Amino acid sequence: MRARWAVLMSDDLRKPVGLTVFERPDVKTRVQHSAASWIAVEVLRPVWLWRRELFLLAVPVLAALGGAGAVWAAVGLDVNAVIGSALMAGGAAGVLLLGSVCVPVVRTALRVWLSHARVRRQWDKACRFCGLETIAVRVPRVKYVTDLPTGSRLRIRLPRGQSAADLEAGADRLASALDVRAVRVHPNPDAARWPDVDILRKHPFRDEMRNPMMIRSPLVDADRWSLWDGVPVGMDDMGAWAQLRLPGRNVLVGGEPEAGKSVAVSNVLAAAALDPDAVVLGIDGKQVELGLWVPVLSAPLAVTIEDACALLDGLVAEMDGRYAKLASSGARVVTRDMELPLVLLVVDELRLFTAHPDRKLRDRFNRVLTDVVARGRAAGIIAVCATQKPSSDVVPTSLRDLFAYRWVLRCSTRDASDTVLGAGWASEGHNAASIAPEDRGLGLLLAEGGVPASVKAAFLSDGDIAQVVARGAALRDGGRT
Ligand SMILES: Nc1ncnc2c1ncn2[C@@H]1O[C@H](COP(=O)(O)OP(=O)(O)OP(=O)(O)O)[C@@H](O)[C@H]1O
Repeated sequence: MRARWAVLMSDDLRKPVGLTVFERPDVKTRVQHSAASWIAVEVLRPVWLWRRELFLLAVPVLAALGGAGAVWAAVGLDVNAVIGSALMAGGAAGVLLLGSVCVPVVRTALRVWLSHARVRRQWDKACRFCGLETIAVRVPRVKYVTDLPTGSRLRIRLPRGQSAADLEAGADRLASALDVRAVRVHPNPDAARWPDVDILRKHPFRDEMRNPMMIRSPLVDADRWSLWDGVPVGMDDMGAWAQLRLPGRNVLVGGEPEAGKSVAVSNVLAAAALDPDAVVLGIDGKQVELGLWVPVLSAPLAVTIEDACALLDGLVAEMDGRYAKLASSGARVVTRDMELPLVLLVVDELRLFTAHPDRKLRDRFNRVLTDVVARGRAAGIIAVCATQKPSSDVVPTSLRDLFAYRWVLRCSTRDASDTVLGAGWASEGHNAASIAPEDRGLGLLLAEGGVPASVKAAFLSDGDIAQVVARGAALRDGGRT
Protein backbone atom coordinates (compact mmCIF):
# COMPACT_ATOMS: atom_id res chain seq x y z
CA MET A 1 0.00 0.00 0.00
CA ARG A 2 1.13 3.54 -0.68
CA ALA A 3 0.57 6.25 1.89
CA ARG A 4 -0.61 9.47 0.39
CA TRP A 5 0.75 11.49 3.24
CA ALA A 6 4.05 11.04 4.99
CA VAL A 7 3.51 9.51 8.38
CA LEU A 8 5.67 10.27 11.36
CA MET A 9 7.18 7.07 12.67
CA SER A 10 8.62 6.73 16.14
CA ASP A 11 12.14 5.36 15.70
CA ASP A 12 12.11 2.45 18.06
CA LEU A 13 8.55 1.10 17.77
CA ARG A 14 8.00 1.82 14.07
CA LYS A 15 4.33 2.43 14.83
CA PRO A 16 2.55 5.27 13.06
CA VAL A 17 2.03 8.35 15.17
CA GLY A 18 0.49 11.68 14.26
CA LEU A 19 -1.43 11.71 11.00
CA THR A 20 -3.56 8.71 10.19
CA VAL A 21 -2.38 6.69 7.25
CA PHE A 22 -4.55 7.27 4.21
CA GLU A 23 -4.34 3.98 2.41
CA ARG A 24 -4.83 3.57 -1.29
CA PRO A 25 -5.15 0.38 -3.25
CA ASP A 26 -1.94 -0.31 -5.07
CA VAL A 27 -3.46 -1.05 -8.45
CA LYS A 28 -1.72 -0.35 -11.71
CA THR A 29 -4.24 1.12 -14.10
CA ARG A 30 -4.14 2.16 -17.69
CA VAL A 31 -6.01 5.41 -17.05
CA GLN A 32 -3.52 6.88 -14.64
CA HIS A 33 -1.20 7.70 -17.55
CA SER A 34 -3.04 10.74 -18.91
CA ALA A 35 -4.19 14.02 -17.38
CA ALA A 36 -7.79 13.50 -18.48
CA SER A 37 -7.94 10.06 -16.93
CA TRP A 38 -6.27 11.39 -13.78
CA ILE A 39 -9.10 13.95 -13.52
CA ALA A 40 -11.66 11.22 -14.12
CA VAL A 41 -10.23 9.00 -11.41
CA GLU A 42 -9.12 11.53 -8.82
CA VAL A 43 -11.78 14.23 -9.22
CA LEU A 44 -14.88 13.14 -11.07
CA ARG A 45 -15.17 9.74 -9.45
CA PRO A 46 -15.06 11.09 -5.84
CA VAL A 47 -17.47 13.88 -6.84
CA TRP A 48 -19.84 11.30 -8.26
CA LEU A 49 -19.64 9.19 -5.13
CA TRP A 50 -20.29 12.24 -2.91
CA ARG A 51 -22.94 13.69 -5.23
CA ARG A 52 -25.81 13.48 -2.75
CA GLU A 53 -23.94 15.32 -0.02
CA LEU A 54 -22.62 17.83 -2.56
CA PHE A 55 -26.13 18.40 -3.82
CA LEU A 56 -27.33 19.26 -0.31
CA LEU A 57 -24.42 21.66 0.15
CA ALA A 58 -25.05 23.16 -3.26
CA VAL A 59 -28.67 24.11 -2.47
CA PRO A 60 -27.85 27.16 -0.28
CA VAL A 61 -24.87 28.08 -2.48
CA LEU A 62 -27.02 28.07 -5.63
CA ALA A 63 -29.77 29.97 -3.83
CA ALA A 64 -27.22 32.59 -2.77
CA LEU A 65 -25.86 32.89 -6.32
CA GLY A 66 -29.39 33.08 -7.69
CA GLY A 67 -30.35 35.80 -5.18
CA ALA A 68 -27.21 37.80 -5.92
CA GLY A 69 -27.69 37.42 -9.69
CA ALA A 70 -31.31 38.54 -9.51
CA VAL A 71 -30.44 41.69 -7.50
CA TRP A 72 -27.49 42.42 -9.78
CA ALA A 73 -29.77 42.19 -12.83
CA ALA A 74 -32.43 44.36 -11.18
CA VAL A 75 -30.42 47.18 -9.57
CA GLY A 76 -26.93 46.87 -11.13
CA LEU A 77 -23.67 46.24 -9.27
CA ASP A 78 -24.59 47.55 -5.85
CA VAL A 79 -22.13 45.49 -3.80
CA ASN A 80 -23.99 45.81 -0.52
CA ALA A 81 -27.35 44.88 -2.06
CA VAL A 82 -25.85 41.95 -3.99
CA ILE A 83 -24.01 40.53 -0.97
CA GLY A 84 -27.03 41.10 1.25
CA SER A 85 -29.42 39.33 -1.10
CA ALA A 86 -26.93 36.48 -1.56
CA LEU A 87 -26.71 36.04 2.19
CA MET A 88 -30.47 36.22 2.57
CA ALA A 89 -31.25 33.78 -0.24
CA GLY A 90 -28.53 31.34 0.87
CA GLY A 91 -29.58 31.64 4.50
CA ALA A 92 -33.25 31.12 3.63
CA ALA A 93 -32.41 28.02 1.60
CA GLY A 94 -30.24 26.71 4.45
CA VAL A 95 -32.96 27.34 7.03
CA LEU A 96 -35.56 25.70 4.78
CA LEU A 97 -33.29 22.68 4.41
CA LEU A 98 -32.68 22.44 8.15
CA GLY A 99 -36.36 23.04 8.86
CA SER A 100 -37.38 20.20 6.58
CA VAL A 101 -35.06 17.91 8.57
CA CYS A 102 -37.32 18.56 11.57
CA VAL A 103 -40.16 16.80 9.74
CA PRO A 104 -39.77 13.13 10.77
CA VAL A 105 -40.64 11.62 7.40
CA VAL A 106 -38.19 13.92 5.57
CA ARG A 107 -35.52 13.22 8.16
CA THR A 108 -35.97 9.47 7.78
CA ALA A 109 -35.91 9.68 3.98
CA LEU A 110 -32.77 11.85 4.10
CA ARG A 111 -31.07 9.51 6.54
CA VAL A 112 -31.79 6.50 4.34
CA TRP A 113 -30.73 8.42 1.21
CA LEU A 114 -27.42 9.46 2.75
CA SER A 115 -26.74 6.14 4.42
CA HIS A 116 -27.20 4.37 1.07
CA ALA A 117 -24.72 6.80 -0.44
CA ARG A 118 -22.27 5.89 2.31
CA VAL A 119 -22.78 2.18 1.62
CA ARG A 120 -22.03 2.79 -2.06
CA ARG A 121 -18.81 4.63 -1.23
CA GLN A 122 -17.69 1.96 1.22
CA TRP A 123 -18.43 -0.73 -1.36
CA ASP A 124 -16.55 1.15 -4.09
CA LYS A 125 -13.51 1.56 -1.85
CA ALA A 126 -13.61 -2.04 -0.61
CA CYS A 127 -13.74 -3.38 -4.17
CA ARG A 128 -10.71 -1.32 -5.12
CA PHE A 129 -8.77 -2.64 -2.12
CA CYS A 130 -9.75 -6.21 -2.86
CA GLY A 131 -8.45 -6.31 -6.40
CA LEU A 132 -11.87 -6.11 -8.02
CA GLU A 133 -10.90 -3.07 -10.08
CA THR A 134 -10.62 -3.68 -13.79
CA ILE A 135 -7.76 -2.18 -15.79
CA ALA A 136 -10.19 0.56 -16.82
CA VAL A 137 -10.64 1.36 -13.08
CA ARG A 138 -14.19 0.07 -13.02
CA VAL A 139 -15.51 -1.83 -10.04
CA PRO A 140 -18.77 -3.72 -9.44
CA ARG A 141 -21.32 -0.94 -9.03
CA VAL A 142 -24.15 -0.78 -6.54
CA LYS A 143 -27.45 -0.20 -8.31
CA TYR A 144 -29.85 -0.55 -5.39
CA VAL A 145 -29.42 -0.79 -1.63
CA THR A 146 -32.05 -2.45 0.54
CA ASP A 147 -31.84 -2.15 4.30
CA LEU A 148 -32.31 -5.35 6.24
CA PRO A 149 -32.43 -5.77 10.02
CA THR A 150 -28.90 -7.11 10.18
CA GLY A 151 -27.24 -5.30 7.29
CA SER A 152 -27.79 -4.34 3.67
CA ARG A 153 -28.60 -6.15 0.45
CA LEU A 154 -26.99 -4.70 -2.65
CA ARG A 155 -27.98 -5.29 -6.25
CA ILE A 156 -24.68 -5.16 -8.09
CA ARG A 157 -23.86 -4.49 -11.72
CA LEU A 158 -20.63 -6.20 -12.63
CA PRO A 159 -18.17 -4.59 -15.01
CA ARG A 160 -17.70 -6.50 -18.25
CA GLY A 161 -15.32 -9.40 -17.80
CA GLN A 162 -16.23 -10.11 -14.18
CA SER A 163 -18.57 -12.75 -12.82
CA ALA A 164 -20.36 -13.38 -9.54
CA ALA A 165 -17.69 -16.03 -8.90
CA ASP A 166 -15.06 -13.25 -8.76
CA LEU A 167 -17.07 -11.56 -6.04
CA GLU A 168 -17.55 -14.86 -4.22
CA ALA A 169 -13.81 -15.50 -4.34
CA GLY A 170 -13.19 -12.09 -2.77
CA ALA A 171 -16.06 -12.24 -0.24
CA ASP A 172 -13.82 -12.71 2.80
CA ARG A 173 -11.52 -9.90 1.74
CA LEU A 174 -14.48 -7.64 1.05
CA ALA A 175 -15.88 -8.38 4.51
CA SER A 176 -12.55 -7.45 6.03
CA ALA A 177 -12.24 -4.28 3.93
CA LEU A 178 -15.79 -3.26 4.86
CA ASP A 179 -15.15 -4.21 8.48
CA VAL A 180 -18.35 -6.26 8.70
CA ARG A 181 -19.19 -9.78 9.88
CA ALA A 182 -19.53 -11.32 6.45
CA VAL A 183 -20.24 -10.69 2.81
CA ARG A 184 -22.39 -13.17 0.96
CA VAL A 185 -22.83 -13.27 -2.80
CA HIS A 186 -26.00 -14.59 -4.45
CA PRO A 187 -25.53 -15.18 -8.18
CA ASN A 188 -28.56 -14.13 -10.18
CA PRO A 189 -29.83 -17.08 -12.25
CA ASP A 190 -31.74 -14.73 -14.55
CA ALA A 191 -29.01 -12.16 -15.18
CA ALA A 192 -25.39 -13.16 -14.56
CA ARG A 193 -24.25 -9.55 -14.54
CA TRP A 194 -26.60 -8.55 -11.70
CA PRO A 195 -25.82 -10.59 -8.58
CA ASP A 196 -27.05 -9.68 -5.11
CA VAL A 197 -24.64 -9.17 -2.25
CA ASP A 198 -25.59 -9.32 1.41
CA ILE A 199 -23.50 -7.31 3.84
CA LEU A 200 -23.93 -8.68 7.35
CA ARG A 201 -23.15 -6.11 10.01
CA LYS A 202 -24.98 -7.11 13.17
CA HIS A 203 -25.15 -10.54 14.71
CA PRO A 204 -28.56 -11.73 13.63
CA PHE A 205 -29.37 -13.95 16.57
CA ARG A 206 -27.74 -12.14 19.47
CA ASP A 207 -28.84 -8.97 21.23
CA GLU A 208 -26.61 -6.00 22.13
CA MET A 209 -25.27 -7.93 25.13
CA ARG A 210 -24.44 -10.92 22.89
CA ASN A 211 -27.19 -13.01 24.52
CA PRO A 212 -29.17 -15.36 22.26
CA MET A 213 -32.39 -13.73 21.10
CA MET A 214 -35.86 -15.24 21.12
CA ILE A 215 -37.76 -14.76 17.90
CA ARG A 216 -41.49 -14.38 18.24
CA SER A 217 -43.57 -16.23 15.72
CA PRO A 218 -46.25 -14.24 13.87
CA LEU A 219 -48.42 -17.36 14.16
CA VAL A 220 -48.87 -16.74 17.88
CA ASP A 221 -50.98 -13.67 17.10
CA ALA A 222 -52.58 -14.90 13.87
CA ASP A 223 -56.31 -15.67 13.90
CA ARG A 224 -55.94 -18.35 11.25
CA TRP A 225 -53.50 -19.57 8.63
CA SER A 226 -53.53 -21.74 5.57
CA LEU A 227 -51.00 -24.50 5.02
CA TRP A 228 -51.20 -23.63 1.33
CA ASP A 229 -49.43 -20.38 2.17
CA GLY A 230 -45.83 -20.10 3.25
CA VAL A 231 -45.24 -21.02 6.87
CA PRO A 232 -42.84 -18.69 8.69
CA VAL A 233 -40.61 -20.93 10.79
CA GLY A 234 -37.72 -18.70 11.74
CA MET A 235 -35.42 -15.92 10.74
CA ASP A 236 -32.42 -16.10 8.49
CA ASP A 237 -29.21 -14.27 9.26
CA MET A 238 -30.29 -11.20 7.28
CA GLY A 239 -33.33 -10.88 9.51
CA ALA A 240 -35.79 -12.10 6.86
CA TRP A 241 -38.43 -14.70 7.66
CA ALA A 242 -37.64 -18.18 6.44
CA GLN A 243 -40.84 -19.61 4.99
CA LEU A 244 -41.60 -23.22 4.20
CA ARG A 245 -43.81 -23.87 1.18
CA LEU A 246 -45.22 -27.10 2.40
CA PRO A 247 -47.60 -28.45 -0.26
CA GLY A 248 -45.65 -31.10 -2.15
CA ARG A 249 -42.68 -30.98 0.21
CA ASN A 250 -41.61 -32.98 3.24
CA VAL A 251 -39.47 -31.67 6.07
CA LEU A 252 -36.69 -33.42 7.97
CA VAL A 253 -35.43 -31.83 11.19
CA GLY A 254 -32.37 -33.26 12.94
CA GLY A 255 -30.09 -32.25 15.77
CA GLU A 256 -28.62 -33.27 19.08
CA PRO A 257 -30.80 -33.44 22.22
CA GLU A 258 -32.04 -30.02 23.35
CA ALA A 259 -30.97 -28.42 20.06
CA GLY A 260 -34.49 -27.08 19.52
CA LYS A 261 -36.11 -29.61 17.17
CA SER A 262 -39.49 -29.69 18.91
CA VAL A 263 -39.62 -25.89 18.91
CA ALA A 264 -38.76 -25.85 15.20
CA VAL A 265 -41.51 -28.40 14.46
CA SER A 266 -43.97 -26.39 16.60
CA ASN A 267 -43.85 -23.62 14.04
CA VAL A 268 -45.22 -25.93 11.35
CA LEU A 269 -47.72 -27.40 13.77
CA ALA A 270 -48.92 -23.93 14.74
CA ALA A 271 -49.67 -23.08 11.11
CA ALA A 272 -51.51 -26.41 10.70
CA ALA A 273 -53.44 -25.87 13.94
CA LEU A 274 -54.64 -22.50 12.70
CA ASP A 275 -55.78 -24.00 9.40
CA PRO A 276 -59.19 -25.54 10.13
CA ASP A 277 -59.13 -27.33 6.77
CA ALA A 278 -55.88 -29.16 7.48
CA VAL A 279 -55.83 -32.72 8.82
CA VAL A 280 -53.12 -32.98 11.47
CA LEU A 281 -51.69 -36.34 12.55
CA GLY A 282 -49.02 -37.00 15.13
CA ILE A 283 -46.61 -39.80 16.03
CA ASP A 284 -44.55 -39.18 19.12
CA GLY A 285 -42.43 -41.85 20.74
CA LYS A 286 -41.85 -39.65 23.77
CA GLN A 287 -45.55 -38.73 24.17
CA VAL A 288 -44.75 -35.38 25.73
CA GLU A 289 -43.42 -33.50 22.71
CA LEU A 290 -46.69 -33.42 20.77
CA GLY A 291 -48.95 -33.76 23.83
CA LEU A 292 -49.88 -30.07 23.79
CA TRP A 293 -51.20 -30.37 20.23
CA VAL A 294 -53.67 -33.19 20.90
CA PRO A 295 -56.79 -30.94 20.76
CA VAL A 296 -56.09 -30.10 17.11
CA LEU A 297 -55.08 -33.61 16.01
CA SER A 298 -57.51 -35.35 13.70
CA ALA A 299 -56.68 -38.81 15.14
CA PRO A 300 -55.32 -39.96 18.50
CA LEU A 301 -51.61 -39.30 18.99
CA ALA A 302 -49.68 -42.48 18.15
CA VAL A 303 -47.10 -43.22 20.82
CA THR A 304 -46.23 -46.87 20.27
CA ILE A 305 -44.82 -48.36 17.11
CA GLU A 306 -47.96 -50.48 16.68
CA ASP A 307 -50.16 -47.36 16.84
CA ALA A 308 -47.76 -45.56 14.51
CA CYS A 309 -47.92 -48.39 11.94
CA ALA A 310 -51.72 -48.47 12.15
CA LEU A 311 -51.85 -44.69 11.63
CA LEU A 312 -49.49 -44.91 8.66
CA ASP A 313 -51.51 -47.79 7.16
CA GLY A 314 -54.61 -45.60 7.36
CA LEU A 315 -52.69 -42.80 5.69
CA VAL A 316 -51.53 -45.08 2.88
CA ALA A 317 -55.17 -46.08 2.30
CA GLU A 318 -56.15 -42.37 2.20
CA MET A 319 -53.25 -41.71 -0.19
CA ASP A 320 -54.33 -44.52 -2.52
CA GLY A 321 -57.89 -43.16 -2.45
CA ARG A 322 -56.62 -39.71 -3.34
CA TYR A 323 -54.55 -41.04 -6.23
CA ALA A 324 -57.65 -42.84 -7.54
CA LYS A 325 -59.57 -39.53 -7.36
CA LEU A 326 -56.75 -37.67 -9.07
CA ALA A 327 -56.60 -40.28 -11.83
CA SER A 328 -60.36 -40.11 -12.40
CA SER A 329 -60.31 -36.32 -12.59
CA GLY A 330 -57.27 -36.26 -14.88
CA ALA A 331 -55.16 -34.31 -12.38
CA ARG A 332 -51.63 -35.17 -11.24
CA VAL A 333 -51.37 -33.36 -7.95
CA VAL A 334 -53.73 -32.08 -5.29
CA THR A 335 -54.19 -28.35 -5.69
CA ARG A 336 -55.75 -25.65 -3.58
CA ASP A 337 -58.96 -25.48 -5.55
CA MET A 338 -59.74 -29.19 -5.00
CA GLU A 339 -61.89 -30.35 -2.14
CA LEU A 340 -59.09 -32.49 -0.68
CA PRO A 341 -57.57 -31.03 2.51
CA LEU A 342 -53.82 -31.04 3.12
CA VAL A 343 -52.67 -33.67 5.60
CA LEU A 344 -49.78 -32.87 7.93
CA LEU A 345 -48.10 -35.87 9.53
CA VAL A 346 -45.60 -35.05 12.27
CA VAL A 347 -43.25 -37.74 13.55
CA ASP A 348 -41.28 -36.63 16.57
CA GLU A 349 -38.30 -38.73 17.53
CA LEU A 350 -38.01 -40.83 14.42
CA ARG A 351 -35.20 -42.85 16.00
CA LEU A 352 -37.56 -44.54 18.44
CA PHE A 353 -39.35 -46.12 15.47
CA THR A 354 -36.79 -46.49 12.67
CA ALA A 355 -34.31 -48.06 15.13
CA HIS A 356 -36.92 -49.94 17.17
CA PRO A 357 -35.60 -53.21 18.69
CA ASP A 358 -38.46 -55.25 17.17
CA ARG A 359 -37.14 -55.79 13.69
CA LYS A 360 -40.45 -56.83 12.13
CA LEU A 361 -42.29 -53.77 13.41
CA ARG A 362 -39.33 -51.56 12.56
CA ASP A 363 -39.23 -52.81 8.97
CA ARG A 364 -42.96 -52.33 8.66
CA PHE A 365 -42.74 -48.78 10.02
CA ASN A 366 -39.82 -47.91 7.74
CA ARG A 367 -41.57 -49.33 4.68
CA VAL A 368 -44.87 -47.52 5.27
CA LEU A 369 -43.25 -44.24 6.28
CA THR A 370 -41.02 -44.29 3.19
CA ASP A 371 -44.12 -44.95 1.08
CA VAL A 372 -45.97 -42.00 2.65
CA VAL A 373 -43.00 -39.67 2.27
CA ALA A 374 -42.31 -40.78 -1.31
CA ARG A 375 -45.84 -40.85 -2.68
CA GLY A 376 -47.67 -38.52 -0.34
CA ARG A 377 -46.40 -35.28 -1.84
CA ALA A 378 -48.62 -35.22 -4.89
CA ALA A 379 -51.56 -36.45 -2.81
CA GLY A 380 -51.37 -33.45 -0.48
CA ILE A 381 -49.75 -35.35 2.39
CA ILE A 382 -46.85 -33.56 4.04
CA ALA A 383 -44.52 -35.41 6.41
CA VAL A 384 -42.46 -33.56 9.00
CA CYS A 385 -40.00 -35.86 10.78
CA ALA A 386 -37.69 -34.92 13.63
CA THR A 387 -34.81 -37.00 14.84
CA GLN A 388 -32.43 -36.65 17.74
CA LYS A 389 -29.73 -38.88 16.34
CA PRO A 390 -29.18 -38.05 12.71
CA SER A 391 -27.21 -41.09 11.59
CA SER A 392 -27.63 -43.30 8.57
CA ASP A 393 -29.19 -46.15 10.57
CA VAL A 394 -31.91 -43.77 11.82
CA VAL A 395 -32.42 -41.82 8.62
CA PRO A 396 -31.41 -44.02 5.69
CA THR A 397 -30.17 -42.00 2.70
CA SER A 398 -33.04 -43.36 0.60
CA LEU A 399 -35.50 -41.81 3.08
CA ARG A 400 -33.49 -38.64 3.64
CA ASP A 401 -33.40 -37.87 -0.08
CA LEU A 402 -37.19 -37.71 -0.15
CA PHE A 403 -37.25 -34.63 2.07
CA ALA A 404 -37.28 -31.39 0.12
CA TYR A 405 -36.58 -29.35 3.25
CA ARG A 406 -33.78 -30.46 5.54
CA TRP A 407 -33.18 -28.52 8.68
CA VAL A 408 -30.26 -29.46 10.85
CA LEU A 409 -29.86 -27.88 14.28
CA ARG A 410 -26.71 -28.18 16.34
CA CYS A 411 -25.12 -31.63 15.97
CA SER A 412 -22.23 -33.25 17.74
CA THR A 413 -20.41 -34.26 14.56
CA ARG A 414 -20.11 -33.06 10.99
CA ASP A 415 -21.20 -36.50 9.81
CA ALA A 416 -24.48 -36.05 11.67
CA SER A 417 -24.86 -32.65 10.00
CA ASP A 418 -24.25 -34.22 6.59
CA THR A 419 -26.71 -37.02 7.35
CA VAL A 420 -29.50 -34.47 7.43
CA LEU A 421 -28.30 -32.04 4.77
CA GLY A 422 -26.62 -34.50 2.41
CA ALA A 423 -23.04 -35.61 1.94
CA GLY A 424 -20.45 -32.93 1.25
CA TRP A 425 -22.14 -29.85 2.73
CA ALA A 426 -19.99 -29.84 5.87
CA SER A 427 -16.79 -29.75 3.82
CA GLU A 428 -18.23 -26.73 1.97
CA GLY A 429 -18.56 -24.89 5.28
CA HIS A 430 -22.20 -25.75 6.05
CA ASN A 431 -21.63 -27.70 9.21
CA ALA A 432 -24.14 -27.72 12.07
CA ALA A 433 -21.51 -29.10 14.44
CA SER A 434 -19.95 -25.64 14.50
CA ILE A 435 -23.10 -23.99 15.91
CA ALA A 436 -22.52 -22.77 19.49
CA PRO A 437 -24.36 -24.86 22.11
CA GLU A 438 -26.07 -21.78 23.53
CA ASP A 439 -27.62 -20.97 20.12
CA ARG A 440 -30.61 -23.23 20.60
CA GLY A 441 -33.00 -23.26 17.72
CA LEU A 442 -30.27 -22.13 15.32
CA GLY A 443 -29.62 -24.42 12.40
CA LEU A 444 -29.00 -24.78 8.69
CA LEU A 445 -32.06 -24.99 6.50
CA LEU A 446 -31.67 -26.49 3.07
CA ALA A 447 -34.48 -26.04 0.57
CA GLU A 448 -34.37 -28.31 -2.45
CA GLY A 449 -31.89 -27.16 -5.02
CA GLY A 450 -30.54 -24.43 -2.77
CA VAL A 451 -27.67 -23.82 -0.40
CA PRO A 452 -28.08 -24.28 3.38
CA ALA A 453 -29.00 -21.02 5.09
CA SER A 454 -28.59 -20.15 8.77
CA VAL A 455 -32.05 -20.00 10.25
CA LYS A 456 -33.07 -19.59 13.86
CA ALA A 457 -36.45 -21.09 14.67
CA ALA A 458 -39.09 -18.82 16.11
CA PHE A 459 -39.73 -19.73 19.71
CA LEU A 460 -43.15 -20.85 20.89
CA SER A 461 -43.43 -21.26 24.63
CA ASP A 462 -45.89 -23.74 26.12
CA GLY A 463 -48.18 -20.77 26.80
CA ASP A 464 -48.00 -19.69 23.12
CA ILE A 465 -48.76 -23.24 22.01
CA ALA A 466 -51.74 -23.43 24.38
CA GLN A 467 -53.12 -20.19 22.89
CA VAL A 468 -52.63 -21.34 19.31
CA VAL A 469 -54.16 -24.75 20.06
CA ALA A 470 -57.18 -23.15 21.74
CA ARG A 471 -57.70 -20.93 18.69
CA GLY A 472 -57.20 -23.88 16.33
CA ALA A 473 -59.64 -26.06 18.28
CA ALA A 474 -62.22 -23.25 18.23
CA LEU A 475 -61.78 -22.88 14.46
CA ARG A 476 -62.34 -26.62 14.02
CA ASP A 477 -65.39 -26.65 16.31
CA GLY A 478 -66.78 -23.67 14.42
CA GLY A 479 -66.33 -25.58 11.18
CA ARG A 480 -68.23 -28.57 12.51
CA THR A 481 -71.28 -26.70 13.79
N1 LIG B 1 -35.75 -21.29 18.64
C1 LIG B 1 -35.42 -21.23 19.92
N2 LIG B 1 -35.20 -20.04 20.50
C2 LIG B 1 -34.84 -19.98 21.80
N3 LIG B 1 -34.70 -21.05 22.60
C3 LIG B 1 -34.93 -22.25 22.09
C4 LIG B 1 -35.30 -22.41 20.72
N4 LIG B 1 -35.44 -23.71 20.48
C5 LIG B 1 -35.19 -24.34 21.62
N5 LIG B 1 -34.89 -23.49 22.59
C6 LIG B 1 -34.54 -23.82 23.98
O1 LIG B 1 -34.03 -25.14 23.99
C7 LIG B 1 -34.84 -25.99 24.79
C8 LIG B 1 -34.93 -27.36 24.14
O2 LIG B 1 -35.69 -27.23 22.97
P1 LIG B 1 -36.43 -28.49 22.33
O3 LIG B 1 -37.23 -29.20 23.35
O4 LIG B 1 -37.12 -28.03 21.11
O5 LIG B 1 -35.18 -29.37 21.97
P2 LIG B 1 -35.20 -30.78 21.26
O6 LIG B 1 -34.11 -30.76 20.27
O7 LIG B 1 -36.55 -31.12 20.77
O8 LIG B 1 -34.80 -31.69 22.48
P3 LIG B 1 -35.00 -33.27 22.57
O9 LIG B 1 -34.21 -33.86 21.49
O10 LIG B 1 -34.49 -33.60 23.92
O11 LIG B 1 -36.48 -33.52 22.41
C9 LIG B 1 -36.18 -25.27 24.90
O12 LIG B 1 -36.83 -25.56 26.09
C10 LIG B 1 -35.78 -23.82 24.84
O13 LIG B 1 -35.43 -23.37 26.12
